[in-house]
Amino acid sequence: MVKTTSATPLGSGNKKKTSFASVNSTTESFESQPVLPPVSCVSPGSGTATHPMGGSRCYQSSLRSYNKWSPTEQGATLVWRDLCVYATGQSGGGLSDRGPIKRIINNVSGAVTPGTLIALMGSSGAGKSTMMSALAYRTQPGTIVQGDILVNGQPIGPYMYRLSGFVHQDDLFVGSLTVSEHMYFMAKLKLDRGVSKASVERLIQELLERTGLAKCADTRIGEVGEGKMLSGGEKKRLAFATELLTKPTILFCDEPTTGLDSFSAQNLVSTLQLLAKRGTAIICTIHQPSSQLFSMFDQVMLLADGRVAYAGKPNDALGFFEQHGYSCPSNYNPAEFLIGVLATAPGYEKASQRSAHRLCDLFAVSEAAGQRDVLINLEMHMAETGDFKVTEESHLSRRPRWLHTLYWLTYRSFLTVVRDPTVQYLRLLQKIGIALMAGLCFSGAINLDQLGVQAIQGILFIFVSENTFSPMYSVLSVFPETFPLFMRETKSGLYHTSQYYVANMLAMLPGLIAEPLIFVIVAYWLAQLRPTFTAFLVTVIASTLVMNVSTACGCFFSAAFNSLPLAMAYLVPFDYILMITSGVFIQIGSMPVSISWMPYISWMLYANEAMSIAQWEGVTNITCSTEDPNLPCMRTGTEVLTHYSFNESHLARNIWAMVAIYFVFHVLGCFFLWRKTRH
Ligand SMILES: Nc1ncnc2c1ncn2[C@@H]1O[C@H](COP(=O)(O)OP(=O)(O)OP(=O)(O)O)[C@@H](O)[C@H]1O
Repeated sequence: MVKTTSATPLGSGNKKKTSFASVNSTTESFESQPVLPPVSCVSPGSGTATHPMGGSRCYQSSLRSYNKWSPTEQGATLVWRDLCVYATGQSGGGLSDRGPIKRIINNVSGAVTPGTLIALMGSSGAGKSTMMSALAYRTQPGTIVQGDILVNGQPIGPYMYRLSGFVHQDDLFVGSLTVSEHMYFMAKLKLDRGVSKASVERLIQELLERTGLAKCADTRIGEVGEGKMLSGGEKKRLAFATELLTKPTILFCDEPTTGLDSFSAQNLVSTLQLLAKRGTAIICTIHQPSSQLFSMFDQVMLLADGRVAYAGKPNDALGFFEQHGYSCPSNYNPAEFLIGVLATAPGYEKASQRSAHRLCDLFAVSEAAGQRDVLINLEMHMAETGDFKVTEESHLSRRPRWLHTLYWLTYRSFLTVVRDPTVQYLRLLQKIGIALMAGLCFSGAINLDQLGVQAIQGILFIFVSENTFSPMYSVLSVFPETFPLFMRETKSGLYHTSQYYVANMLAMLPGLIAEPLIFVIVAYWLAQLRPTFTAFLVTVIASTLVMNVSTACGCFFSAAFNSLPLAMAYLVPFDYILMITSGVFIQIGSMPVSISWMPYISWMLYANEAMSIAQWEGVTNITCSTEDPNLPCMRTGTEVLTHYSFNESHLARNIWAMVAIYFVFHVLGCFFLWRKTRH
C-alpha cells in the first residue's frame, strides 16, 4: 500500500505540566470515573460491550469469521509488515516547499490484537509518532507510506477514520467554543446520521461525566494565553471524550501522559487498561514511564532509529537486553534503562547507532520476532484468501450528508467570528470612523463644476480602496492560523476541504455585507454625492462586491502560501498593479500594449467605472471656470467618463466581471487549500 500526502507541522503542543486528577474532584478522578461505556465483558475475546448510545457490541476474536469483515463486532487485529515511512520534506503543498527525502520508519513489522494495550517506546526522534500516524491512516502531508497495513485482513483506508480514534499529543481545539458545543459539533460530524438528537445529548452528557468535564460543560475551551480556559489536563480529557464518541475499535494515543504528574499518568493508563479489557486495541506512544506504568502495558514495542529493537511483553524486555549484554542495574527504572540503551549518546553517535542497530538485528532473528511473524503471516494469508468488503460494515459508511456537515462547520466558524470582538466590533468601529472622516472632508466639495469632478472621482476611489486593501490583508492569516486544526480534522475524515472553505466564506459573509453597507451609508450622504436611489444602490452594490472580491483574493493568497509573510510578499506587488490600473492614476487607454491586459483583472477598475457611471450618467450641466478659458472643461457626464476612459454602457459588464473574479479567486483558493491536504 502506498500513500502520499503533503506535509505541514502541527500546531505547538501544550506540554505544560498538568494534573489529570487535580482538575477533578476526588470522586471524579480519571480512575474512579473511567472514560468507558458501561459494559459487562472483561476479557478480550469474549463478552459484550454496550455503547452509551444504546447499541451493543460483542468482541469474539476466537469466533472471528473470515467470510465477513466486521471489526466492530469481532474486534480489530491490526498488523503491519515491512512498513517504511518516508518524509519528502514537501510541507503543505504551498508554492514554495521542497526538501530531501528521509526514511523515518525502516521495514517494521508488528501486530496488535483486540484487547491489547501496547506501548510504543523509544528515544526522541525514533519514529514513534510517525509510525503511529501511518498505522492510523493519518499521516502528515509530505509522507510516503510503503508496506502492508491490515485490519482484520483489509488494507487500511478511509474507514480508519470511523473505526479508530486518535488522541494527539498536542490538543488542538477551536478555543471560542465551550466544551459542550465542541462535543456537540464533533458528535454531529462523527456519529451516524441516524442517531437522534436526544441520544447525542445523552451520550455527550455521559462522556462528560465520565471524564470529569461535566462541571466545565459551559466553559470556553480557550486559546493559550487567554485568561479563562480549560487546563491542559482538562483539554487532554476533552480530547479523549471526543475520540470516545464513536467508541473506536482501535485507539491510538500519542504521548497521552506527557505533561501529567505520575499519579494522573497512572490513572490515565488504568483507564486505557479498562478500555482494552473491553476489546479495544490500543497503541500508545509513551516517554519514560515509571516502573509501575511500564508493567501496566500488555505489550511493548521499542523503536530505535525507525527499526524495532524489541517487541513483546514488558517483563521479557529486560531479559532480551540482558541476553545481549545489557543488564539493568537493580533499582533502576526499566523503561529508562531500555530507552537509554537505544538512545544516541552525545559524542558517541556512531557507536550508539551501531549498538542500537545490532540489537535490532538480533531481535529480527529472535524467537519473539518469529512468534509475531506467525500472527502477521496468518493475517496476510487470510487477507489473500478472504472475500470480504469494507462496505459490509454499513454503519461505518453512513456519513453525515454534505450539507449537514457544511451547516455545522458554518455554525462553528460563525461562532468563532462573532465571539472574537477584537476583530468584529473594532473593524465596524474603524469603518464608521473612516467613513465619517472621508464624508466630512468631501462635504461641500461635491459640486457640478470642474473641481467637483475631481472631488467626486476622489471619494469614489476612497470607496473602492477602503473596501479593497484592509479586508484583503485582514483575511491573509485565516488559513495559515487554522491550518493545523484543519489538517487534523480533514485527516480524520471529518469533512472535505470544500466544506471547510465554503463554511469559512459563509461565516464571513454577514460582516462582508454589513461593513461596506455602513461605510457607504455614512460617507455617501455626508459627502452629498448624487442624491438618486439608483446611484446610491450602484455604489452600495459595487462597494460590497469590491469588499467580497478583495476578501476572496486575500483568501486565495492565504490558501496558496503557507505563511503570512510569504503571502504578503506576493500580495503587495499584486496590489500595486491593481491600484495603478484602477483608472485614477493613468488613463487605461494610454497604457502600453504589452500590459494592456492588466486592467481586465482589476476589480478596482470595474468598481470605479461602475460607481462613476452611476454618478455621471445623464448629467449635462457641469459648469466651467470663466476665469481661465485654457483650463480643461467637461460640461457633461459623458465627457467626464470619456476623460477617465470609462464607458457608459459598461455598468452591467463591470458588475458581472466582479462576480466572476469573486468566484475565480474562491475556486482557486479552495483548490490550493485542497492541494495542501494532498501532498
Ligand atoms: N515531515 C518530516 N520531514 C522531515 N523529517 C521528519 C518529518 N517528520 C518527522 N521527521 C523526523 O523523523 C524522526 C522521527 O520523528 P517522530 O516525530 O516520529 O519521532 P518520535 O519518536 O515520535 O519523537 P518524539 O518522542 O520526540 O515525539 C525525527 O528525526 C523527525 O525529525
